[in-house]
Amino acid sequence: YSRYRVKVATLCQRALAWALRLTRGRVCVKSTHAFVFTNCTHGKVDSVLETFDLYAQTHSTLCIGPEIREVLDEAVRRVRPLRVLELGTHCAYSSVRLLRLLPPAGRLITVELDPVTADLGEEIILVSGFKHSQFQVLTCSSAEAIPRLRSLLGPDAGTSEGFNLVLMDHDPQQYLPDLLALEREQLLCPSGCSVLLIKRNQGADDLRGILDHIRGRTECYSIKTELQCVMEIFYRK
Ligand SMILES: C[S@@+](CC[C@H](N)C(=O)[O-])C[C@H]1O[C@@H](n2cnc3c(N)ncnc32)[C@H](O)[C@@H]1O
Repeated sequence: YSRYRVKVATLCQRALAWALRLTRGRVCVKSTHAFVFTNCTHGKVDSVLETFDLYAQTHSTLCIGPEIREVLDEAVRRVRPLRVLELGTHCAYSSVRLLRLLPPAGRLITVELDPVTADLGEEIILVSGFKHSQFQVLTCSSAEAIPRLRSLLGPDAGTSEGFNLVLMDHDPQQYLPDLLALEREQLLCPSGCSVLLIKRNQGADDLRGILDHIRGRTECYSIKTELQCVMEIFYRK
């Protein structure tokens, strides 16, 4: 009988959470930020991530989901990147997730088109305990950001350097033009760069252009992981 009660209670909780998400269906950056800012323990990165999760139980969010998180964490642990580029900061959930796994000298540049969102995202990164020496938020479109990146990588980063990891979760229409621009500007580390492409529109054929491009360049590209919600490609020149 008590097992039944637990099952019924769990089902009720799930139904309530589902109904709440449905009624609060629109993603709201300000509300996500306010919830996380108010309820997390400042300076504690795990608390920030847990508070995002708590918010997602009852509200719609654009934060990467569990399957993508696993792929991202695994990629960061494997690559141990010193320079990471993220396109699409949003509320900085994935920025914080990335930053917490970077080696001490690692640095993240994250790009967000919307100025209000960029400010709120930056605040969440600071609240998580990261310093400006570890990250930079650029408030502009990815297309505007890419030509500026070389100068931001620092004086020690010649053309032999570049990003070791790129996370694209902004506008799928921009994935191919941005990848081409990163190649053109020699911003993908020639000794190896993992590019994670998030697929938000799983039914759509968003990644066809990228796939065609990398299939024509097998000497530098390979597909490392292909899941429904994320693809990791590897670049080496
Ligand atoms: C799906 S959200 C990113 C979610 C984030 N990865 C996370 O897990 O928290 C996409 C973000 O990309 C931004 N964006 C869309 N197009 C962009 C572009 N061309 N350049 C830069 N940012 C863009 C949007 O404003 C939005 O905040």
